[in-house]
Amino acid sequence: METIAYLGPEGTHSEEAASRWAGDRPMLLRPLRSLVEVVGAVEGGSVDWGLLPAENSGEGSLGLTLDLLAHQADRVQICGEVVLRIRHHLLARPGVSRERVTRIISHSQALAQCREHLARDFPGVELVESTSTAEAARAVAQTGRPWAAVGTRKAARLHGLSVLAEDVADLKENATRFLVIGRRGCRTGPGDKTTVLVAVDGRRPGSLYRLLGEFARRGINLTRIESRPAKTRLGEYIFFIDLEGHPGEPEVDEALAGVRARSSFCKILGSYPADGASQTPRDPVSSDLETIRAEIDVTDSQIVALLAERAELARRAGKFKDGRPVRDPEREAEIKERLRALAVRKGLDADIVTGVYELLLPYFVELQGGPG
Ligand SMILES: O=C(O)C(=O)C[C@]1(C(=O)O)C=C[C@@H](O)C=C1
Repeated sequence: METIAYLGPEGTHSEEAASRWAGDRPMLLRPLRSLVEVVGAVEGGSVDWGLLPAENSGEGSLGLTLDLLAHQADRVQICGEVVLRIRHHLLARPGVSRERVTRIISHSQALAQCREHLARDFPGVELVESTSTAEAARAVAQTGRPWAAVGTRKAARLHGLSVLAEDVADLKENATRFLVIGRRGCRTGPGDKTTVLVAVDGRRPGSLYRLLGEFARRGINLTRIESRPAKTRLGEYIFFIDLEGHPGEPEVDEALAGVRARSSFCKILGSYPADGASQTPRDPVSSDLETIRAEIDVTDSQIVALLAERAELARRAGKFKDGRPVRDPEREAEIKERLRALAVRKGLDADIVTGVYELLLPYFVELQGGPG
């Protein structure tokens, strides 16, 4: 039987997410003490899958999960996601009343998600972090003191605690997105998302803009962009990009090729079925002239910016000519032939596109001090 590791002990939200992901499949659920151990178990092959909390509707990203994916989990891929509504309850030993509570224990994320509620209803009560919500419930059950834990109903049941206050999270729509990792990729299909990790040269103006343009130009919707420190030096970042679609789709393959060319580092962390989220239709049709014109303006600016990059590349090519003629008709013919085929694939008039290049190429030759 397959096994999935999660942040334990039994009774955590992670356990609930793991069993939601398993669904009807027979699956052993293995509680571990930390997310580092979860990643290690998947990488080492002692379990098939691992569950990592990735982001919360109120608190945002879980830095540790993103850092593990970026810097540690070299041999794993993201294979799935689970979005779970998170209900936090205040748990205490039977007989302990609200007024007597002197300390509230829980995982740092759970305490953060209940911050306002606890400050309002339990002013002055000490908040103490534990490794998980279920671990907090266990500690509360074992002490003789009037402590309480923020945790799940299952943790209350497992440790013989009562629910002192229901739904103590600040947000009504408190939800966490978990990622499932494994050593091999999943099947890909319609409704999939893909997570990509990229680094761009932050010193070049517009480098992130141009990289994201690879997706925008092809109507690929990005559902999330998150930056994290690159851990090289202050001011350098890596970006996690979630997109709708998966490699193998021509548009996505083209966009990813463009992203690779524009980034200093690019790694596909995995493709997986989106949980519940409805797919945004590709290429949404803009509904009024003003919006369409705004999009045309953005596209034109991109074309000019790309031409400037193209000119710079031609100038650099010129430096390698070493006295040879600048103009290379064979290379020019090759370029035009490739673009002719691309134009046809894109449904454009191939003569128009090659005609544009017949105008441009002499200019690029001139930039190199041609005609050579
Ligand atoms: O590839 C080269 O050798 C270049 O100099 C670049 C370039 C170009 O702009 O693409 C410019 C002039 C040559 O005739 C062919 C190509």
